[in-house]
Amino acid sequence: MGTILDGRALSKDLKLALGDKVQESGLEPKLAVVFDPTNDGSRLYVGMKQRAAAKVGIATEDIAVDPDVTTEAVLKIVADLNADDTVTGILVQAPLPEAVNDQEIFSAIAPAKDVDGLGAYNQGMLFGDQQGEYAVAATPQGVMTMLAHYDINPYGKKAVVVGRSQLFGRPMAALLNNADATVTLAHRYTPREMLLAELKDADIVVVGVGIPNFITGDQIKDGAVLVDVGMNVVDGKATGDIDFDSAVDKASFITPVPGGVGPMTIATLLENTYQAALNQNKQ
Ligand SMILES: Nc1nc2c(c(=O)[nH]1)N[C@@H](CN(C=O)c1ccc(C(=O)N[C@@H](CCC(=O)O)C(=O)O)cc1)CN2
Repeated sequence: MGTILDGRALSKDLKLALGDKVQESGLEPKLAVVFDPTNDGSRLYVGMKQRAAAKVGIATEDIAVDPDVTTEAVLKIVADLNADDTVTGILVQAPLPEAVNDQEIFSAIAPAKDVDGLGAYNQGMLFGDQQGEYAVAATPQGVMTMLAHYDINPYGKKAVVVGRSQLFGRPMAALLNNADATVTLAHRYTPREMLLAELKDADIVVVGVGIPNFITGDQIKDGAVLVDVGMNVVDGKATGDIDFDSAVDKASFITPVPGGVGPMTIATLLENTYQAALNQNKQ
């Protein structure tokens, strides 16, 4: 049976250490959270982020947008937050209402306050494998932290990332590439047979497509590392994109859902928020 990559336990340790760092720094980080309160998922995740932030000494401010809000109106909110010196981090919870262009909003956040690393500047730094301080999207960065914690080094490995969203797949592929894996980025237009052929040889598989049981144990190589970024609800229960029961005996390492990548996303966001406050204090 594969080793379970326990994101819940690791994130607890990271948050404890972060709470100490925030306290010792004397900083007062404040995270502004722009979100659509009519979206059930956003309400749930924003609530989880706020509670976790409070525990480590990071203040939060909610900005709930109306369902009929326009891109222009959200750009104005972001411009005001950029100019507010008491706000050290800005998070725009995706998705915003349909009429809003999320990517335009992410890129309007001042790079120093873009704690989710989703704006064009920070993504450009990541894709260029630049040195220096910049935030990386919380989910893929959390995956890398988890791999490092369990001594899983992507160097020289074949990695397959399934899903190419801005929040997960694109930055995940860039991080694995920067860590010297050979990376395939599969997506909804990848023919099924091509995906199955890629999976058969993959040492590391990271999947986030939002389809329960999209990947099953018979499709993966013996000893593969399996990371499940999927977050689906089936019969009222959180479920990933990997059929855990059929995959756990073939994998060398595997993340559960819940308790794997999700908690790491939140811990990483808080670390990025602290780091942003620290960087702004140095300027
Ligand atoms: N601006 C952003 N928007 C969104 C992001 C993001 O990183 N930045 N990610 C997702 C959702 N997400 C955080 O926002 C998130 C999803 C799930 C979890 C989590 O801890 N899940 C638990 C299970 C929860 C449950 O029981 O329902 C787990 O996996 O253990 C954290 C964060 C969308 N938007």
